[in-house]
Amino acid sequence: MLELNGVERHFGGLKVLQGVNLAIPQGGVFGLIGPNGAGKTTVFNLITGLQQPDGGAIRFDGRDLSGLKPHQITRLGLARTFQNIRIFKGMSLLENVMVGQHSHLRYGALGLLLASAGFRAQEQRARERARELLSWVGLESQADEVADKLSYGDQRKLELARALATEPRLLLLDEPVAGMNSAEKVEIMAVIRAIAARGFTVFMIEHDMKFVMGLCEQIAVLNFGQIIALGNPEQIRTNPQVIEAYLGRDDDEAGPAPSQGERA
Ligand SMILES: Nc1ncnc2c1ncn2[C@@H]1O[C@H](COP(=O)(O)OP(=O)(O)OP(=O)(O)O)[C@@H](O)[C@H]1O
Repeated sequence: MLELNGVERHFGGLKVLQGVNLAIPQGGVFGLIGPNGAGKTTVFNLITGLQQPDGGAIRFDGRDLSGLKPHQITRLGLARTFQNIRIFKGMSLLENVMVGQHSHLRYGALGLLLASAGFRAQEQRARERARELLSWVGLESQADEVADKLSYGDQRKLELARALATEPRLLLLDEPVAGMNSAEKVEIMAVIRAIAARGFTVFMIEHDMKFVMGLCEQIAVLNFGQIIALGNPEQIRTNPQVIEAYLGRDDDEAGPAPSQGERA
């Protein structure tokens, strides 16, 4: 579904990605892990068009993404969430999700002015879909509340609902459980599993090994800008190169990973 071939990215003299090859198959949850600074977020930035590669190619369903702007890539069916929460805190949950639908709504300024029947019908469908997406992440009962009031874990769920609102086939999640407590992690794991079960393909970056190992069928490991391992959780857990890459760091109890400070 998504293919990276020989992808390069340099920042000045720093070769952040060097000949990265990756193939994300359709369906299921795929993980990308690696020590801090390995280049994981850069991979996501290149896929989503925030940055352009200095070499190599990225294809989504066979289509070359080079030169496309982020909103054009979103329209092709690829959405992402960010490491740092980016929701509109002054808006309701429903409005936050409806903003995500923007790229799919077809009304123009004139339609808006005339508030035509077609526009109203579309708006109504958008509203219903937004409520449905909020129910997927367990926030339906708070749909009309202001996002500001949400707990940290719920804000991340809202972000997920908003990313889904663009109707993606591939969903990129950048550290979905960063900063979450254990209970929140359990909840979000169930939510992501359910999303994958509905047919969405999920590609995520995550430091929390227990989470990655519990959720992903396939995991790729990035170290100093190169893929050093690819396999199922057990293969990754026991791979000597992976263990070596993480040596000298604080290991997570469930495997080789830098520890992330959990909130109480
Ligand atoms: N815009 C930029 N300009 C210069 N250097 C950059 C830029 N973006 C990233 N880098 C460098 O590229 C390297 C990889 O960064 P990246 O954020 O992709 O790593 P990461 O694996 O996502 O790290 P983390 O796990 O800490 O989020 C780092 O050394 C970083 O300092």
